[in-house]
Amino acid sequence: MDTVSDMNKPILSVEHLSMKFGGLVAIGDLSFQARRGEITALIGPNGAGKTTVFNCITGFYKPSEGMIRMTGRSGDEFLLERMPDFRITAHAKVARTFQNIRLFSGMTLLENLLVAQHNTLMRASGYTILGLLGIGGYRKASAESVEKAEFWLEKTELIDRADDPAGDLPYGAQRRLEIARAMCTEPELLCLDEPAAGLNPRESLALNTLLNDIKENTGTSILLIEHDMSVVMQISDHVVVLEYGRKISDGHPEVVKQDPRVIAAYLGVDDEEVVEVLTAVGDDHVIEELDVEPDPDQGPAASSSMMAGPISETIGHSGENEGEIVKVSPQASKALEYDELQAVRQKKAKAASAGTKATARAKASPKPAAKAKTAKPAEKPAPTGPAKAPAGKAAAEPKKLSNTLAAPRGGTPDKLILIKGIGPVNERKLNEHGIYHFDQIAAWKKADIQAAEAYLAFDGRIAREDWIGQAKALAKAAKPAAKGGRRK
Ligand SMILES: Nc1ncnc2c1ncn2[C@@H]1O[C@H](COP(=O)(O)OP(=O)(O)OP(=O)(O)O)[C@@H](O)[C@H]1O
Repeated sequence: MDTVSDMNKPILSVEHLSMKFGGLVAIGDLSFQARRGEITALIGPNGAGKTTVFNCITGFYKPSEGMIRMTGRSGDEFLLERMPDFRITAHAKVARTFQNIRLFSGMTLLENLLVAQHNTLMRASGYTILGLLGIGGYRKASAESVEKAEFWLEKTELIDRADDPAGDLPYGAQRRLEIARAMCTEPELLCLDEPAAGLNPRESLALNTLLNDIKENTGTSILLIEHDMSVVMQISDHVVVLEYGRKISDGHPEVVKQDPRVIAAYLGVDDEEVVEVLTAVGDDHVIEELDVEPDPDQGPAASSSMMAGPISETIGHSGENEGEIVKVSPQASKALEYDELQAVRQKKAKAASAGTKATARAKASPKPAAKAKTAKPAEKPAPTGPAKAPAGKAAAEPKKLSNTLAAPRGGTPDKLILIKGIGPVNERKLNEHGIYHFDQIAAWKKADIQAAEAYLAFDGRIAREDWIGQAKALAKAAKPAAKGGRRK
């Protein structure tokens, strides 16, 4: 086997991956690669399909279409979409952490890390009682497991709490313990789902150091889903950006950061802003297209949980639904809106340059009037009225939330992004509407939910994702932390 060229192969190749839930295309024809020994970040707005990609890689979901090829250090190739999840962990050596922490909270930190090495220990026992009693290689394997667990507890600065129940750890420490547990399986590919969620700036910095250390010193490659841009931009070698399940950018962080499609999609340009620009350039046709009412069959156009994006307008699927065409709304994708904007600009520039040429020709021509009549007008007159508002938006009278605050209590808002479904953009919007704390969301009644959904252009998502339940749990968890001095 040609090990050198194998080592140069990407550790992970995702090819034409699609994942469909009923009529919803969570991932559509996605291809990207993760290189060996690098940190690859998968970013995108809420509902873009990042976790679904992880679930396909780790065998939790079987993709509707496409291939996920993993190349091990030895040169062995694994087609992950064909493997059951336990084989992906044991043979392909892929480990993961979850968006919502999943530890054995009643077990000690050390026990959590030993459980992660269960497979190795069972193999060493020869699957016999005699083995478990210490005969054969079990005793040695057991000692090595403890050593490895202690090594990762040291690395994650948790060694002093090795014998405490995992459930007693503060949130940031539990996140580190999850990474330590994954590393105890000696993975070749470590998939981390939002490891910085809920961390304060100091903890985020420590996470950066830990992940860089793993990358430099273990040879483990990392695939990272993260909303915290300070983490993504500082440690990633390569960034892939998704919007509505489609890839809209792929490259070095510095390049991706400046990609206008990413800025439009990820940072969330408001529809009104796009319409404003289009109005300014005077293309009524595109404005009308952006103005279409949501298709009731597809759900709300602006919701991140709606049908996958319109980078290609339709997508076919194989299998039992072969030939089925899934429609998408032309209003969904901010990246597409940006593309349309560019097309309008180019059209205007072309028209302007054609107009200049026509004027020059007209000046030089002995029969100006006749020629000029056949020429297309170079410019449309600039619209004189106010910018046209998107259909349905102007008429909607915003409802009010009942429990807003003028400012966060104690000057420090809660990290609302800890609620699954709230990303940085929606957190900002909620703050702008006077919602800063978990207990405020926990106290919402039906009218508040309707008001919040109107602000955030969501449809039923708050109930579907159980924001109230999540907020109640987080508000409850925040109380002892405040006593312990973590929150001011
Ligand atoms: N098991 C499922 N059944 C139905 N729909 C699903 C399922 N899993 C995910 N989805 C939908 O697929 C889309 C992508 O979800 P996913 O969780 O992958 O997004 P994400 O980018 O990870 O979002 P976030 O940043 O909020 O975690 C969403 O519209 C989601 O509602």
